[in-house]
Amino acid sequence: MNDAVRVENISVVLGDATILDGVSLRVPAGSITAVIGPSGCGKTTLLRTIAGLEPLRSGRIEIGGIEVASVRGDGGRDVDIPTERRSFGLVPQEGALFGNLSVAGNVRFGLGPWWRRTPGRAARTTELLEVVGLSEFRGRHPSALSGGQRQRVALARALAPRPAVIGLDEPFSALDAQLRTRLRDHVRDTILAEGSSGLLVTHDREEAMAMADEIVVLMAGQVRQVGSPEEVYLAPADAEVARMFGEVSELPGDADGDVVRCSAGLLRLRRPARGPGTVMLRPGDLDVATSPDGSELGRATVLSVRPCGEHIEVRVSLTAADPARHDDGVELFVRAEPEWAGSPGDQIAFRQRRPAHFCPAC
Ligand SMILES: Nc1ncnc2c1ncn2[C@@H]1O[C@H](COP(=O)(O)OP(=O)(O)OP(=O)(O)O)[C@@H](O)[C@H]1O
Repeated sequence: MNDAVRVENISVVLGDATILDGVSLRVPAGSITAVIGPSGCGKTTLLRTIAGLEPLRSGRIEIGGIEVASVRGDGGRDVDIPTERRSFGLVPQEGALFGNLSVAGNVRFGLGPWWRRTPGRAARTTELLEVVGLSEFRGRHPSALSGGQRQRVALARALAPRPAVIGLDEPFSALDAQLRTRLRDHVRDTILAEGSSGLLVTHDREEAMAMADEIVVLMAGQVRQVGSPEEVYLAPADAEVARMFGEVSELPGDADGDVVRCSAGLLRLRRPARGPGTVMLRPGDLDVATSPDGSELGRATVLSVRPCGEHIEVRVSLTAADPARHDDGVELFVRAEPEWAGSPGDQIAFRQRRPAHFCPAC
């Protein structure tokens, strides 16, 4: 598959600080890649650099198969194609619409100087307003739109000149949770249906996992992990990445091939390992054993119960089978079926539901 964006080993220095340090990533054509990381890790700088708004210190960037920036450092000629000639549409935080232009005027503006002079521009504007479901608002000004509608205008404006890729900078951060969930699907479908690709930057793990085909974890200006949403969730590169993607119980363990011994018992591993390390248990790795079948790992006391729709997340404290093992009081998350009716104080048996992840170096 061709890449809509290819970023190779870029470094960016702003003032005295190195903000991006040897970052590489790709957005395969016809897909969405999400860059996730904590505040200040360099997400916005990355988007601005790809857009041509910040200079490279080193590395190279391709958009739609064309080299748009490179600093070689070997005496070769550097490349720096101006922003308006990069096939990159940016949807900034909170839309950043022109308040003095109507909805249609904002979208038309996105067509750029060349398109603005062509007869096709009216048809393209009408088509895009239909795509984002805002035809009836074409004459309104941004101040008379809801937050979600403003984001859809910003998306239409960015899509107008048919860019190879759309960059989305925390596009839903100002919206309420319900609207955010609905817009995610709409934005993903629209970008892909228009034949474009997406590079989403966000600090919201649910947003990244729901929208992206591939996730890049950025921390302190460096890439920590690249993988599918499932990989970064179930096989995080380290404890920090694990915590970023949700609840995790970290237990010291000793791996021996396909199994690891830890205070939760003898667990099967996703990948073989050997020696000491940390077992990273997600709530869905263990479940409540409602009828004994011999596969129970151990017993625990229920501390709290959290219904999550399709399942229940149960926080438990291990009950030591052998007091000499000092397992008493170790806390874990286990999963139960929605019809399970336990409550705090109950004694439960638990078993392994899927193989566990182990970090030798964590
Ligand atoms: N022009 C600048 N000069 C110097 N430092 C800057 C400049 N712009 C940004 N920075 C610094 O670069 C770092 C990364 O900023 P950036 O906005 O890219 O992070 P971010 O991950 O998008 O953060 P957030 O999620 O809070 O928006 C921050 O420490 C910021 O203070």
